Amino acid sequence: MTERTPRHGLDAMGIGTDADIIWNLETAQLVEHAVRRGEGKLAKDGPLVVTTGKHTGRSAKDKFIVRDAATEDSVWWGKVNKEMSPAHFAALKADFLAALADRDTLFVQDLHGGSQAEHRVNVRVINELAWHNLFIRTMLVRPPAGDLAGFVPEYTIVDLPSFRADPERHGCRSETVIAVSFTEKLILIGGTAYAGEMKKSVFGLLNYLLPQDGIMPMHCSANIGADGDTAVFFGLSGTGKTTLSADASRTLIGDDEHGWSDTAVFNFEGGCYAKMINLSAEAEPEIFATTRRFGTVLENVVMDEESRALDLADNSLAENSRGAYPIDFIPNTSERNLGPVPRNIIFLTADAFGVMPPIAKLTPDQAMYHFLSGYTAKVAGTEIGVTEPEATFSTCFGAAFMPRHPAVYGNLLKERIATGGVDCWLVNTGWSGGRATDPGIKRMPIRVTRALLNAALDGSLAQAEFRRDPNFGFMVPVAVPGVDGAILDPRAAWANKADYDATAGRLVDQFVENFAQFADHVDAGVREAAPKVTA
Ligand SMILES: Nc1ncnc2c1ncn2[C@@H]1O[C@H](COP(=O)(O)OP(=O)(O)O)[C@@H](O)[C@H]1O
Ligand SMILES: C=C(OP(=O)(O)O)C(=O)O
Ligand SMILES: [Mn+2]
Repeated sequence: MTERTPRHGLDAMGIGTDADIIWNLETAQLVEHAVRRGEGKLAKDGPLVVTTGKHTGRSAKDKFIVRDAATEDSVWWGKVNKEMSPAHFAALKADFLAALADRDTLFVQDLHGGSQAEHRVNVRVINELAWHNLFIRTMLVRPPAGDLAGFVPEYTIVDLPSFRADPERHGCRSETVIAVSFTEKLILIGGTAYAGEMKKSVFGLLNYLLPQDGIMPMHCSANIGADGDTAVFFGLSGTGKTTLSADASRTLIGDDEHGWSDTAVFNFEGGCYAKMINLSAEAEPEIFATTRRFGTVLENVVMDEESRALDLADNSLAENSRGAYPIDFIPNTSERNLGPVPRNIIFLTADAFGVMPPIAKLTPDQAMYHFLSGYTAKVAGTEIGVTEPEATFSTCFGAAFMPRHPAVYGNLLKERIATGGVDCWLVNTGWSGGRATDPGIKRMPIRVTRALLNAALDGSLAQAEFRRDPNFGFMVPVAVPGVDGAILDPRAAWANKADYDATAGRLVDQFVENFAQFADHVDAGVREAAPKVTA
C-alpha cells in the first residue's frame, strides 16, 4: 500500500485476481518495468521504444457498442457504430475477467478523461503491459498524487493485447475486439497492442456524454494566437492536426480531442500522439525534440540495436509510427488546458486528387456542408498497379469516434457559428498540381501550409483578393504575401487542365453522393452549399 493505491480497489469493482496489482506508477518506474519485462528498449536520448506487432493502427472494423435500452435510441447505428448484443458482451466480459484472474501482474492507472473538473470522467485503466499503462498515463489527464487514494472510477478500460476474441462466442469479427458498454461503463480491448485504441475509446465516451451538457466534442487540435484568438483544426487521421497545432508563434491547447463549451475550448487529454514517419527537425522542431527526451513512448520506430539511434525514415515496422509524450513537452502550451471560444475554425483535408486549393474561405453554410461531409483522401497504398487515390468521407471529421447521430454534433456547430465572429476555412495539406500518384507530384510543403494558415489566423488574409472556386463555390485567395501564387490555384497548377476538370468533376460527384444521407437533416442553405460542376 502506498499513497498511490486507491481505497476503492479492484475487488470493490468485482474483479478478482491474484495478480500483483501495480497502482498508479509514474514514468520512471513504468519505464523500468517495461524494460525489465522485455516490452521495450531505451533509445539513445531516453524515449522508450516499443513495437506493437500486427496492429500498427486502429482496427475500426473490430469496434462495437453494446446495443441495449440505454443506447437503442441515442446511438447512430449503422455502418460506423456496429452493435454487440448484451449477451455477447456478457460472454466477452466473463472471458476478460477470467484472463485478468490469470495474470501475474497488472498495471492500473486512475486518470481523468477531460482536463476541466466540471466536464470530465474518472477512468480506471487496467493493463497487462507496463508500456500501455505508461502510454495511457501520458495521454490522459493525471490527477494530483494527493487525489489518488480517494479516486473512485466511473468508467473502466480493461486492455489485454494477448486476449484472443472468438467471433462465435463474442459476436465480433476477428480475434481483435474493442467493445464499449455505456450501461456497464466498461470498455474491453483485446487482440491489439496499438495503444491509440485506448485513448480513442475515452474520446468516444466523451463524445457520447458531453453533448448532454451542451458541450460540442471535437476531433480537432487547438491553439491560441498572441492576441488570445483560439483556432481549432478539424481533420481525419494524417491531415495535420498534430503537426500544425504545434507552432512556435501560438500556444498549444491540444493536438486531437477538445470540447467547446459556452465559454472555452478545452483539451480532453494531457498528452499528444504524433506521427513519427519522416518527422523533420526543420519543419516540426517542437515535435522532433520530443524524440530526444526521456518520457516519450515511441511505437514502431526503428532503432539501431547498438547505438540506439532512431531512424525516423524507416517504415519497415509501420507507416503509422507514433510518439506519445506529455503535452508540456511542447514548449508553449496552455497551463489551464483551455482557450477562449474560437475565432477561426479550420477543416484540414489531405486531398490526394490535387483538386482542393491550399486554402479557401467558407460561408457558415459551406462550413456545415464540409463538417458533415468530412472529406479527406488516401493514397491507395504502395501496391504495384494502384494508381488512383481513394476519397474518404467521415462525418464530423471523426465518424469512428462519434456514437451519436451526426446531426447532434452538426447542430452544436451550427449554433456556435451562428453566434457570429467565427471565420471558417478549408485547408488542403495534401497534393497539388496532379494526383498524389502522378509522377513528380509532391505534398504541400508544411511551411506553405503554415504561412497560409498564419495569414488566415492573423487576419491579413481577409485583405487579399479572392476568386470563387468554380466547383466548390468557396472563396480562394489569388495572392498571398510570401507564398508562390502558382500554388493557390489548383487548376493552374495542373499541366493538363482537362484532366483537372475531369478529376474535380469526379470528386464533386462523390461529395454529392455522400451528402445524400444528410440532406433531410439540414436546411436549404446547407444543401445549396454543395459543390456543383459548372462545366
Ligand atoms: N502541408 C502539410 N501540413 C501538415 N502535415 C503535413 C504536410 N505535409 C506533410 N505533412 C505530414 O503529414 C502528417 C500529418 O500528420 P498529423 O499531424 O499527425 O495528422 P493528424 O494529427 O491529423 O492525424 C505528418 O507526418 C506531417 O509531417
Ligand atoms: C491516434 C489517432 O489519431 P490521429 O491520427 O487523428 O492523430 C488514430 O487515428 O489512431
Ligand atoms: Mn494527431
